Amino acid sequence: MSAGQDVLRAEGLGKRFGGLQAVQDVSFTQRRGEVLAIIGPNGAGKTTLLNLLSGVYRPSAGRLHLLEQDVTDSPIEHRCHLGLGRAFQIVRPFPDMTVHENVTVGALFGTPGTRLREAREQAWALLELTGLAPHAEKAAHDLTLLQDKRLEVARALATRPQVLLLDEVMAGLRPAESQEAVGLIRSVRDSGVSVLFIEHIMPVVRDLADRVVVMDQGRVIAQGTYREVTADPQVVSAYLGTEAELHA
Ligand SMILES: Nc1ncnc2c1ncn2[C@@H]1O[C@H](COP(=O)(O)OP(=O)(O)OP(=O)(O)O)[C@@H](O)[C@H]1O
Repeated sequence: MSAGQDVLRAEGLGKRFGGLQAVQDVSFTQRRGEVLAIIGPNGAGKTTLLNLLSGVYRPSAGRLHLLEQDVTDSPIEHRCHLGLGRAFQIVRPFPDMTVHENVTVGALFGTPGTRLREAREQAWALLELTGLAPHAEKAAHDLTLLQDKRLEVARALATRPQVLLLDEVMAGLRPAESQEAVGLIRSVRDSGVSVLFIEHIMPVVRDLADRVVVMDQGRVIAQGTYREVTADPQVVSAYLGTEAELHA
């Protein structure tokens, strides 16, 4: 695929839980190399959308293309092998294994046929990229919250994704730590991975996102640059009365 093509393309995605339409008619594209933020007030449907993208849920309507392939009905593993990675808000490493071992496991299972030596070398490179190299031999349960998040990103990258989905990785971090996490995501982008992230912290969205998709009540209400969407009256009104500060 040449540079500039879409890595993700959602067309009219919908997800219904019984009588509740959690996601409705969501369409957007993500270009290769782009950092795309999904924002919106609580209950807007962001996590459900991420679950549709990663394959945790099948959509009730619409189509999804990943790297120009229709993956609407594909299971998680198939999307992972095509090039989709995901890091979770709740960090789940193997607690008694070392940091290096945790990433090695990701590399071994993320790409079938990877040899142990190759996986160990790849893990070292990812620990360098994510700033975890000095902690490689620590047990995962001894890491700080920020280091845990670095580890989760390293493990997701070990599956060699072309697109990485991040679900509120900044949650629980102090402001100075969020700035470090912003640096981490920039490093991931600079390594050639397209990043799609859900985030509540607006300064982080402003600093990171090339483009922002705003959801409210399951629908996309605006798309554009951070500046464009935060000036949109519909977006301002969706955030009125919420705890999130729209203008950082
Ligand atoms: N598995 C489920 N079963 C039933 N309803 C669900 C399920 N998951 C989400 N919902 C509902 O769908 C709507 C959208 O939820 P979702 O978690 O996607 O929103 P969100 O934008 O991620 O919210 P937040 O910012 O609070 O995490 C909510 O009304 C939620 O209660």
